[in-house]
Amino acid sequence: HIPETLRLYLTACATKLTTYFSPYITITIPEYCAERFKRGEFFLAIESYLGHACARRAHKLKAELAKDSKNLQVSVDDHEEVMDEFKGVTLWWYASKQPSKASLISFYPGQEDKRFYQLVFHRQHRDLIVDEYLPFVLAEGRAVTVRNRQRRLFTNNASGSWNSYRQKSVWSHVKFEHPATFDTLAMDTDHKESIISDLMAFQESKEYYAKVGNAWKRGYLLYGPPGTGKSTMIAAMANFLDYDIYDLELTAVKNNTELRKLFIETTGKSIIVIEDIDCSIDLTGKRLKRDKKGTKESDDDEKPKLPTDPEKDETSKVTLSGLLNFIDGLWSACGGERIIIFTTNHKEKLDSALIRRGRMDKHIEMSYCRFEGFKVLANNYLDVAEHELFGEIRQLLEETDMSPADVAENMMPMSEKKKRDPNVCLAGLVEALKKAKVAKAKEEEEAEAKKAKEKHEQEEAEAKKAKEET
Ligand SMILES: Nc1ncnc2c1ncn2[C@@H]1O[C@H](COP(=O)(O)OP(=O)(O)OP(=O)(O)O)[C@@H](O)[C@H]1O
Repeated sequence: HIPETLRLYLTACATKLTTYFSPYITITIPEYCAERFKRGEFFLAIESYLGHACARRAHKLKAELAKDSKNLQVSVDDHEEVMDEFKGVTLWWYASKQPSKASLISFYPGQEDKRFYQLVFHRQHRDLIVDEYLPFVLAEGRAVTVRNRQRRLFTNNASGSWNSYRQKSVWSHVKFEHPATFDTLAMDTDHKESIISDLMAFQESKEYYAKVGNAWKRGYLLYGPPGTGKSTMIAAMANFLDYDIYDLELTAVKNNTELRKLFIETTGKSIIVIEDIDCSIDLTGKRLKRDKKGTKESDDDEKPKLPTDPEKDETSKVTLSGLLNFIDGLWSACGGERIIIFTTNHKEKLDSALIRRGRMDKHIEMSYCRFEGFKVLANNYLDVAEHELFGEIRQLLEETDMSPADVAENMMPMSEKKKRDPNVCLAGLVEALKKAKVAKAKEEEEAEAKKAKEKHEQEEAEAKKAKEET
């Protein structure tokens, strides 16, 4: 029965009065803020943080399988209070909601009630809470969300897909569930360790990159023969870092403009992969020129031609300079925490501008299977750590080049599906290695013979020429 204006006035007075006498401060964080159709990032971070750090102390919880989350998300239920402690200071969180007026149509999708969190603390801790605690909650909450999220494998396709805001997206995605880890990856232990520590250093270097004024990104070049585990390594890296993967198919990209758009749409904490880079783009570098100062690459193809709209130029393709800009252009700094990986079977074919340090910071060679790698595979596939054939296998692996994919294949013959007997599988591998050794010796012999024949022919031609001259 009280008119709205009077009610608001009385509420304001009551708040003033309580604030005057109460030593506590309240901060309210609404679910939907400036961007009305999007849940506030801070609200979501608090939800994750409280669910992770304080939920055990709450009496009423709720559990839901949130969008893009791989685990059940437990959070504090509405109208519930939880206590938290930070640097010896006690504070209280309230989860609450304000029922919407039934007569109003809600602007918030699926959210008729306006939910919010309230944080209450003593006013003497104001600076600590605002300057340290709230940023801490934001960072912790974000980290929990990242750990919980369902990771995704994105691919760029010509048709594109529709995102939730009904805009055409250049990436489409599926769940990323590759099981590879560094433990299951067959390679030299020291080499593996050095890659793991490089990744860890990158992940922890946010401040360092900011300090030196560089975008928080790192480039890896994975090179080696087919079947040596380049794709497996990428999956292991993504699992190790908890990152999404963007598998960029360059041949499906119309032009440099589209490439830029693709890059801008990638999010942080992701690995952008271009596989078989030597097959995807003209890497001769012929079209690559230096400008007068010699500091910046430019490309004739980049100069505006008539018609100048690159979007409409269906025939144009991604150029080397477009790719270089893609790696170190300004847009690579948006969001940060990205890893770019190129893979190739032929490192020697790549233009040096593309793989110089700073662009591809670490070159990782994936090589044929040697004994250390083999032991990992034997453990993975056969659960065997020691075997009498290991000595012979070690010797043969030193003398022959067999890819880990082939070694793995020999240890998992399809006919042996019912029972993978280590004795049979390892004996099969020995046979395969012996065959490969013979084939390699034969190949070398033939190459040697061919060389000798060519030399002989050359000598004969020279002798004939000398004879004619005299
Ligand atoms: N180093 C490795 N450790 C463990 N498994 C491996 C390794 N290398 C290859 N494999 C096995 O062989 C299969 C093929 O390997 P992968 O696709 O990673 O090789 P690649 O180097 O990317 O090959 P390509 O150059 O042909 O794309 C994988 O599914 C995996 O089972």
